[in-house]
Amino acid sequence: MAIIEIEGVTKAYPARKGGSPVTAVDDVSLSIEAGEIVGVVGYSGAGKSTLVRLVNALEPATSGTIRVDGTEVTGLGERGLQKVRLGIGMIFQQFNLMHSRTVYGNVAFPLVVAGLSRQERHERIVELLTFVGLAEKAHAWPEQLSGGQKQRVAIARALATNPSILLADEATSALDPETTVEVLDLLRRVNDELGITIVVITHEMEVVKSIADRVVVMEQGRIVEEGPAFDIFARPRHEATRRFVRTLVDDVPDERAVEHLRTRHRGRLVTVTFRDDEATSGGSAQTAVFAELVARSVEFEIVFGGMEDVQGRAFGHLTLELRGADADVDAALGRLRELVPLTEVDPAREVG
Ligand SMILES: Nc1ncnc2c1ncn2[C@@H]1O[C@H](COP(=O)(O)OP(=O)(O)OP(=O)(O)O)[C@@H](O)[C@H]1O
Repeated sequence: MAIIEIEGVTKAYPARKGGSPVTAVDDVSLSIEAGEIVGVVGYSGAGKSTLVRLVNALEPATSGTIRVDGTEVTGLGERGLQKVRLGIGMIFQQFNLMHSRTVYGNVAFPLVVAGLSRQERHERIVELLTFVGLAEKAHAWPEQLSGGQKQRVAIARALATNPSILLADEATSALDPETTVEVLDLLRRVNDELGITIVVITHEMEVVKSIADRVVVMEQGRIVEEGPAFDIFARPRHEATRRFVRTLVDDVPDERAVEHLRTRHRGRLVTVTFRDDEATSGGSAQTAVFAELVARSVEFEIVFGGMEDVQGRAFGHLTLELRGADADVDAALGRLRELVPLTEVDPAREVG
């Protein structure tokens, strides 16, 4: 069942002083299933935050329809909007904690607004802080916490009213890599154990790789590509997606990288692409490729690229230097082309 349905949604902002009007979200359609973790990726200005604000009913769409948990958000009155917002938790890059309240007070806040009694609040707060692993920090002040701890408090607060959706807007962008992993692990537990649908907005492919089931790529207000996480990484089609994937794993070396490689490697250079879902009959594609080279007496060395793991499946691009008799290398390449996608790097170059 779709829990968020966005159909043909556009959000246009009038011109700011001296500027021109901006279409921040441009005819976007997207359906998110209950229980999914969806990563929305895009560079600054792509319209990700605007899309989230529309879903969260913080701003009205210019046109199109948005349904959250079956309720059409567009056209709702303030009371209806508040109800929709109660079903959506939100976390941000800067945590947005109230500094004049303790951890306990921050988590209590939405529960006070929701009208829970003191005793009910207390039980819920203890439960939430235990879930995020901060029960012992209940009486600490936000400034006494690390970034990761602050985000965990923010997550506890966002979950207080039992939302069915959690929107995370660059929630790990201010954190170091280790703390990022911690927070992403917690988000995965929120999804697994509480069944909450999560939309993660980010410009970091590392984040998407480690948590998203499905990935949506935005550019200039539009969705330019979407698909299961593995497909997005292993078979990016749009140039924007390719650029994002390249931030995580190198593909064909560019001119500068080739120049650098040539200072040490004189043989034929080829980049081969491996995808775990394309295993050949005799085993993995890697095994088949390397066996072919060995059988043809072609020496090889991996000189560039790497492999990554997305949802338990490997993919990547390895640039190999091949050395051997021309005829053997040519014959091996002919066979390799049947096995895997292969690009010869600087084929025009005279090799000696
Ligand atoms: N209230 C507003 N008034 C006018 N223009 C806006 C407003 N909010 C956003 N925009 C513009 O809409 C476009 C999309 O912005 P948005 O913040 O949604 O992008 P983003 O992908 O989330 O980027 P970032 O990560 O930098 O926030 C940008 O060009 C931005 O300047």
